[in-house]
Amino acid sequence: MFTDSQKAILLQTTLDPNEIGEQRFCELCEQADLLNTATDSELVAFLKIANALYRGGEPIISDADYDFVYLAELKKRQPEHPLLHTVEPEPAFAGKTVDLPTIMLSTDKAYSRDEVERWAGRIEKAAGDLDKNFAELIFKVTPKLDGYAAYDDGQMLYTRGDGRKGTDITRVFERGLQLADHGQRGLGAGEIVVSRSYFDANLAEIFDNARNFQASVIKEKELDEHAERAIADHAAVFYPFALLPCWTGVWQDLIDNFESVVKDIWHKLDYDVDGVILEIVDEQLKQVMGATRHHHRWQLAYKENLETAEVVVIGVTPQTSRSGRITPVAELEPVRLSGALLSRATAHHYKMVLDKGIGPGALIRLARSGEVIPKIEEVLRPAEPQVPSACPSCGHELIWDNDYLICPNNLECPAQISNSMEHFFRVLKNNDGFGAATIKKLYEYGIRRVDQIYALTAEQFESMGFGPKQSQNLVEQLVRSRNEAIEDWRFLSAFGVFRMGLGNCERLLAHYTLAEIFNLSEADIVAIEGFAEKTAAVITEGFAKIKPLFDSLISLGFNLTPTQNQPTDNAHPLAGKTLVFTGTLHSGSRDELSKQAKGKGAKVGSSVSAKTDYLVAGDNVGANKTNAAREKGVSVITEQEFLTLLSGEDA
Ligand SMILES: NC(=O)c1ccc[n+]([C@@H]2O[C@H](COP(=O)([O-])OP(=O)(O)OC[C@H]3O[C@@H](n4cnc5c(N)ncnc54)[C@H](O)[C@@H]3O)[C@@H](O)[C@H]2O)c1
Ligand SMILES: [Zn+2]
Repeated sequence: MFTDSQKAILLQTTLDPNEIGEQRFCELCEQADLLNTATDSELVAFLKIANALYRGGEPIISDADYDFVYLAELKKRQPEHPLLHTVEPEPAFAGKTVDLPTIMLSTDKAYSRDEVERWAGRIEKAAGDLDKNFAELIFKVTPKLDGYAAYDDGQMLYTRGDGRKGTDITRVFERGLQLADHGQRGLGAGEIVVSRSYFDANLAEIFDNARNFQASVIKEKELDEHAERAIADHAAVFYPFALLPCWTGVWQDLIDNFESVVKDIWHKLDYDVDGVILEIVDEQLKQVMGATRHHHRWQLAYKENLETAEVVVIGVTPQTSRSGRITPVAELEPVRLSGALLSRATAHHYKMVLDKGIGPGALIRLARSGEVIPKIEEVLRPAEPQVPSACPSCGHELIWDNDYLICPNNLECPAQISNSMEHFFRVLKNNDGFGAATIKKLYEYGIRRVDQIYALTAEQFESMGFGPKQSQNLVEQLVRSRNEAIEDWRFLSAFGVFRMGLGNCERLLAHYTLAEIFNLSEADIVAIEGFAEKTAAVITEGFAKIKPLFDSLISLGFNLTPTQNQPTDNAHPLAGKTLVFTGTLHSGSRDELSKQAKGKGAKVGSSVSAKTDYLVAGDNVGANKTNAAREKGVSVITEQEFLTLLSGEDA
């Protein structure tokens, strides 16, 4: 049963514990095995409540259970559920809700070296697109503090909130909270943390855990006496990420010494740390790689693997995806791993199946990684690889495209067509009933395009063998999917254009309306932050392909909510200006300052051109550089002048 303080946290939210019932909540919480009896809405309600309690400082289940049992179950049932693709919200803390100066995201997580290498592979690819030499790129590794995220813009301190709006908790500074490492204000994002040894010695008897204590520092209008003392003793501090101890170096050094680098950084501080953060420091590359709605693609949290198992492969089954890629799924002798019974695992691609020898009899190592179907970590004993030559769905001969096997028959392959139709309804999410089984039946009756589905009457559904009640319901769901308001970026993403997932759709539609996107040139797309040249070509091609279906569906009248353009204050002196930073800066890292400038509507470039408005010159900048900029008509300003502009005053 919930304690009084847990009830108080839930009162701060719009969540209704009765949606699931307190009794039922506790049952599911104590016996994860019961999870398979939970309905989808019970599961979602459970996760939302557990998350609110965790963020409110009263976690009710362990992080590992949250990630690997409960969240994993949602991933399995509804891979597109918003809970999985957005920042998990905090309950409202006391204080004013305000727009954050910059969006604060969660992190993508990796539990194996293999996943880290694949992340680096994506960076290498993005670097290649920009003609940058990957071997020279600098990586940075910092401890992943396990406290409360906050953002300090120099004037206010904000909680992370839902990633876009947070709470103004500047009061904690007014009550004496110091910055770690004698830092200055205004260094951007960081965490409120408490020294582990201090907690153990002075607070462990009063508070259940460090999170519980940290929450008390920001939660209440009135500070608890223990919190007051911890602040006065400098044991509770705000630690800006910019001041964290770090390892920096090139990829080869990082991966060659991975274990020792991770171990060293992980244990450098006397604060709770639940992993390390890996990121690249090249600003231009970061901009191009961009972010999903959940995390930055240029950043990765590496966490420790909890448990692994060794298991024998029975066979490898090919599966054709919506895009025609063939996914190798290894069927396994059933094995129990951290509470879950597993019988399948995926290999990344068929190149891996070939190279590593994955086939009947191979012995592999599995690890739970938060994925629904776990990935094969390592092949311990190879066997004859099992690789198909024909598409399991249409029988067409497969071709190799780099590491992937592809079915090129995208116009006729049943799996590709059905998966695309299913994808449409799943992404739209404002409808029920169009899962795999329904789509399969529709396909059998000659349905190939989503607009054909929208044209069906209840009688027609019935003639295909759906019951009268179900037929009526399907028609109602189609009507509902058109009437219920959805964001235009979600609608666009449902068409499944390669590289146009939810995040990229939202990014694009913050600049152009839906009606405009089909006339965009590659150059128009590249000009938007977060899109690379190569991607742009694929995207314009993809748009041309979906145009007929798109027009046909739009004419049915969906209830689309246009994407809000990024809120910018046009009167701000930096709005619409292009800046370039150079030299050593003192008030924050280049990244942080760029973010703040962008938050005011500025663009940040990596090199000076005639389009640049300001060159912000820190220390140690040669006269050649500033003179060359002036010759191009660029104003050269100091860091201090920049800060003045940032604060909204004209320099
Ligand atoms: N036990 C529960 O009931 C429960 C419920 C919800 C979430 N959780 C846990 O919360 C985690 C997910 O939370 P999240 O979305 O806050 O994401 P996250 O764990 O990925 O952390 C993202 C945050 O890391 C912080 N961070 C710390 N050190 C950093 C550094 N050196 N550089 C950059 N950022 C740094 C940033 O503030 C950022 O917001 C999961 O591990 C999950 O287990 C637990
Ligand atoms: Zn096929």
